[in-house]
Amino acid sequence: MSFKPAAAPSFAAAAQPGRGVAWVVGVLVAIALFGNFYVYDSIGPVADLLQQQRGFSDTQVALLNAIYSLPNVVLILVGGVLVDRFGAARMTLMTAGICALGAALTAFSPNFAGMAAGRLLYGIGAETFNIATLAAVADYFGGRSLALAMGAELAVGRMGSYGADMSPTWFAGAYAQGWQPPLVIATAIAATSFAAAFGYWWVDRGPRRAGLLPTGKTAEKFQWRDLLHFGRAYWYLLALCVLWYSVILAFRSTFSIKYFQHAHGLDLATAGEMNSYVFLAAVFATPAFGWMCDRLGRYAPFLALGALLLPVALGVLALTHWSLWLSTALIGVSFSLVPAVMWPLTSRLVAPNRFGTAIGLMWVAQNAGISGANLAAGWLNDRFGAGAANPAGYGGMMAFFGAASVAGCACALLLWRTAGRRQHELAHGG
Ligand SMILES: N[C@@H](Cc1c[nH]cn1)C(=O)NCC(=O)O
Repeated sequence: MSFKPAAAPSFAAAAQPGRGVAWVVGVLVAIALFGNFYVYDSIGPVADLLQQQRGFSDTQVALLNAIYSLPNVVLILVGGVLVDRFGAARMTLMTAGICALGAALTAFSPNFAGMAAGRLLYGIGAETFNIATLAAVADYFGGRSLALAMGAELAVGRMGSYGADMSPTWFAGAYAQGWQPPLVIATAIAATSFAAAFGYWWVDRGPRRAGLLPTGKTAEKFQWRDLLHFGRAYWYLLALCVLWYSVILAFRSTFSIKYFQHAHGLDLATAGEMNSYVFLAAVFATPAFGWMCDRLGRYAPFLALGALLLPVALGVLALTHWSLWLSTALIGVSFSLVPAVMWPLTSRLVAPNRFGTAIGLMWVAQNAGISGANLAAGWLNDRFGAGAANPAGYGGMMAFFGAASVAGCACALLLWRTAGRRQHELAHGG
């Protein structure tokens, strides 16, 4: 089994936009992604404040992130098809606008229902936005250091996540005033993301009109039976995507800061900083790992290593009193390695005009997983009375995350065994 689809129309081989334009687009998309990831991760740092000042339960906090994922269980497949049909630039612009509105609604709503509606709206825009940005990179960098380019884009996105975690330190004054000012800051950052998306749409009109990019005409009509034509390797990749992201995002983006505060005795700023190092590591390591994969032409073994490090890190965190630095470093490597390999690998597994659809399908399942994992973790914490007075109550959540991450690792090993041997990976020419 080859990693390259048999009949993939290759845009890499055809004329491409110039390097200069590609770089301008790369920078604008990166800025847009920075803002988007900042808003995505803006709930974790205010979780404790929302509980103290507004009396939210863990289940309600979890719902603010779960509701981001819920609509995407259906919508993102449509979003992927829309990206293939209308092009990455138009969809990036449209969805960045929806995200900015969602962020504003979250920040300015007087009650839980309004905040949840804001996160819902943000989620509706954000996941299709993320697909569109990956497609943008594939459009402009396909065939030339794609893994490095995707890694670099994700790295800037991770800077947004890092910024959100560091915000209690950077914007201590805002946090001192309560839960709302930090979310207003997130809204301003979402507006910047929209401005960058507008710039990308503007620049993209030239190359698109010149026929240098895939157009809606090349996007084939979506057929359910096409999904059956994705090979077995794709399905293992999808299962790993669901399990690994469910754990890493439900833990890192929702509960880890609270967990560090309550189970490891850190204050809010230190807990946010500790969490942020995972994202900071990813800023540098994701493009470096992408570059390494481009050079070595090997993917599956690195994916398996990245997937293995997650359960190891969770075990260290939950079962030992070893320094938090160790688990943070292990999760940091996992968080850098898995995405650095997963998305370029997906783009090699499917035809360019099916890329949006393939990612859409992965993210349908991923969002169902993330949503379920957030709700399950929140429920387990409430059920076992997890909190500052009962740190042992977090045991159920940690066991749940541990089991899911072990299952993810098994999928990565199956992928390696099925389609990731050197001879398979060399089949596409590295
Ligand atoms: N579907 C997204 C989820 C996400 C993560 N951070 C913000 N949104 C995704 O998988 N993005 C790619 C990634 O590696 O984060």
